[in-house]
Amino acid sequence: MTIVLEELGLGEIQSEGWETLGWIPSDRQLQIFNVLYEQILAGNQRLNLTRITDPVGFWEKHLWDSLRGVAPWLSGDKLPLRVIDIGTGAGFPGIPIAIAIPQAEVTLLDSTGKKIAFLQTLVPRLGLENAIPYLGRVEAIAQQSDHRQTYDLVVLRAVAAATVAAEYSLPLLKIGGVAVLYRGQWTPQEQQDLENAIAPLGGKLDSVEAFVTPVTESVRHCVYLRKIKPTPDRFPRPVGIPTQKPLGSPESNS
Ligand SMILES: C[S@@+](CC[C@H](N)C(=O)[O-])C[C@H]1O[C@@H](n2cnc3c(N)ncnc32)[C@H](O)[C@@H]1O
Repeated sequence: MTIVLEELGLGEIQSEGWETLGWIPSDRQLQIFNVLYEQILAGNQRLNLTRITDPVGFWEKHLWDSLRGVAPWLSGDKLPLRVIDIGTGAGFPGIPIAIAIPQAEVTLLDSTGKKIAFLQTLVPRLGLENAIPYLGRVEAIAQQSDHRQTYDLVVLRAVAAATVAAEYSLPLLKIGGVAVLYRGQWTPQEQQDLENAIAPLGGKLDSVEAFVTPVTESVRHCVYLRKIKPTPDRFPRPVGIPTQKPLGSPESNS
């Protein structure tokens, strides 16, 4: 374990930091995180994947932050878990989730061909058999029977406003499934708008967790939505409409 930690240049920070997740990676998982870091740095030479390239920043903002949202599942039971990361970009939070939760099958969805092409090369290099890059728009795939209402867990980070993220995620969830919206700041107004938007989608707000990241003490929130009823067929609305006319806004009724 120490070799990998030293390669990443994180020393003690990292081992203390993992403990804040209530979970410690195995040697094998640490090795894979290390390969992930190398591959992201290499990919960054050709593609604009991330601005965060220093080892501690990468660990905190890409590894720790990705896993903090799914902390309840890290040490939970080992039942199969169908997961989709909507707007995964360079694979966050979906790739760290696939590494940390081997019983999860993680679909990595993005609408940008170059990002998916990168992930199709990355996934085999990491030796991951439970991560599936998938090119598409969420508004389209959420209307397809092999995706709609088939996921236990949906994760979204830095993709859209919370009301839009709710419209993207709730149709994909099984009844009882959970969507995790990764947010920075979180305001009472956002919460009110979200609560208004999720009722017609068949969801309810389970909880909002506020926390700070372990190195830079940046403020983060994770918003957990639960699907309690089937989502009406008209959601999500056609491509582009959820962002143009977010649910809960006056224009969404026009
Ligand atoms: C800012 S990046 C965030 C990437 C990653 N989730 C992260 O936190 O590092 C947003 C990504 O969402 C994708 N995206 C935006 N709208 C989408 C949609 N409707 N369906 C699928 N992907 C979408 C974009 O192509 C982009 O790669």
